Amino acid sequence: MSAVVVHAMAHQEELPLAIRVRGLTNTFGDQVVHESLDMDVRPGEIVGVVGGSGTGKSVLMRAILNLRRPQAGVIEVLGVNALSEDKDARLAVERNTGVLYQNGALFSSLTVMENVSVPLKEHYPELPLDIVHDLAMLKIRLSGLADTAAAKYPSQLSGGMRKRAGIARALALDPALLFLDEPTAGLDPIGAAAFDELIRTLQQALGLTVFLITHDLDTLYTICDRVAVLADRRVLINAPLAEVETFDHPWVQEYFHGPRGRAAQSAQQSPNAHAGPGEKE
Ligand SMILES: Nc1ncnc2c1ncn2[C@@H]1O[C@H](COP(=O)(O)OP(=O)(O)OP(=O)(O)O)[C@@H](O)[C@H]1O
Repeated sequence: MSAVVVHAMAHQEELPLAIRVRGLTNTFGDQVVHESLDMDVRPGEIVGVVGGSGTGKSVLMRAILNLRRPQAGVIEVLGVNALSEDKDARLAVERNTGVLYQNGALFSSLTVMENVSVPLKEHYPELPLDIVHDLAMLKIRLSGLADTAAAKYPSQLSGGMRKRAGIARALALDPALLFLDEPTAGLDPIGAAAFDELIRTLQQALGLTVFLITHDLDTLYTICDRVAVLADRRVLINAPLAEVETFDHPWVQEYFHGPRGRAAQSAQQSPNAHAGPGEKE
């Protein structure tokens, strides 16, 4: 291992965590979704969060984003207490986190340009409108949409374009962290591969930390630095994929070594994996 790599790794260890979760408990009535859950996300990595249906992936994301108050636990985002009642702390977390919900969750009565402008106007009401427009257009282009998409309404876009518009809006405030809830769900394989590529490109170009909930094995194999597995009310393992694949747990073995897991693995090993056209939707 070169001295540069050793230095870089040592440096990364010293950086404060992007997300730190300790002792998180989430319940709904009698149902315990998380119990004393711990999770770390390091800055600059893409973490894929997987787990069976109902294991609490979305609830975990909502708790980190302070959209749901847990019964117990500590959550820090970039060193700030994300559960704080303090207005400045909440604002700091809000400005540093961009979210892409399933289906983009755009306002249907607003154009793409207006949708992307919403967070800018809300957080920086003093910004002149021409600057808001230029910033929003920059994000629309960054998300891989053509300029002509800016004037369109969500109903006039394809599913993939809506997701790209959702990414543009998530990036509006230049957040350090990007949260994605099943970003490739509903996309055809070529569209999904192109979207994975977009996430990786944006992460590298903007130095983002990405928290990504997915069921898509191709996404895990293609772009995730780490995989966090939710099961038994906690994060079972949070490690590079090679390590997770060998983890001794029935769900993990079924997921990674079932037919779909094997297919995704061999696609990744093939030299032409995901060599589809870098198409724009
Ligand atoms: N607002 C709520 N009220 C009651 N129960 C809820 C609420 N939100 C989530 N739950 C329950 O918490 C559990 C975890 O839900 P969550 O949506 O986080 O699962 P998930 O891992 O994201 O599942 P999937 O992969 O199917 O999307 C589920 O049993 C769900 O029914």
